Amino acid sequence: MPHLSRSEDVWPDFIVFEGLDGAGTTTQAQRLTEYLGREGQAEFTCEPTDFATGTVIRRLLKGPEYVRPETLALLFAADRNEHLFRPNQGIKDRLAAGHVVVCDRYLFSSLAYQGYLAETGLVERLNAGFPLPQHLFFIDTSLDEAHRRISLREERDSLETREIQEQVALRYRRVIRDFSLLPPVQRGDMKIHTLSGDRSEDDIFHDVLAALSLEEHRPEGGT
Ligand SMILES: Nc1ncnc2c1ncn2[C@@H]1O[C@H](COP(=O)(O)OP(=O)(O)O)[C@@H](O)[C@H]1O
Ligand SMILES: Cc1cn([C@H]2C[C@H](O)[C@@H](COP(=O)(O)OP(=O)(O)O)O2)c(=O)[nH]c1=O
Repeated sequence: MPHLSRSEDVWPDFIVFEGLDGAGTTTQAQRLTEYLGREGQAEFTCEPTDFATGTVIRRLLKGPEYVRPETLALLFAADRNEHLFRPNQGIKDRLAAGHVVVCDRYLFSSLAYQGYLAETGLVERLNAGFPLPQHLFFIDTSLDEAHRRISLREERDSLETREIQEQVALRYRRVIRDFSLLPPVQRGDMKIHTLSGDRSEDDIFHDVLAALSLEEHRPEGGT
């Protein structure tokens, strides 16, 4: 059972998408940001970030230099700290300014990927103090479908091997289940939505909106 944040650490209007590489999280997170942007102020963001901390991680994931999995776990946590708390640009200040923040990957990625590749206790400790989102979407895409999608990409990173993805898929499901089973005092009011990812983008997005009690926009000019 992961060692988790306390209930007061759930941040309203903070929405996170998680899933395997190729699951479709970027597609859905961007679509939701665009949808919400028509109603008010919404911002898309992602981890690893585009800050210097995230840039170092992306470079290391492309290889060829060896880096210890525990070092990567520390770097992801450092990048997350910057992502959350950097003055003005960080998620905290963007929420305070009235934006809804939609984030592609967050600490659940560390629990799934580094939880498998590095020492699990270290990964849990590094991430225990970070706030939880109000909504967590887990896009549960089969290994075969996710693999089919990433094999169409030109560039692959070192975590996108079949063996790692298989183990990460198991971890993700366990992490999501453990969070779901937590008493409200620890999970706070974080809402967890697991959506099957082996469907069309439209079908998945329909469920995203339904989970947020939002209505589908009618096409321009529609009645
Ligand atoms: N539901 C879907 N069905 C088919 N292809 C999809 C779907 N969602 C995304 N894709 C495509 O799969 C690839 C990976 O999607 P992406 O959203 O970047 O995944 P992730 O960010 O989870 O790695 C992209 O080419 C995207 O257009
Ligand atoms: C945020 C995060 C990402 N990752 C991994 C997942 C991805 O394989 C990789 C890069 O993330 P991402 O940018 O989502 O991948 P892509 O550019 O292929 O869409 O980093 C972790 O291992 N731990 C983490 O905490």
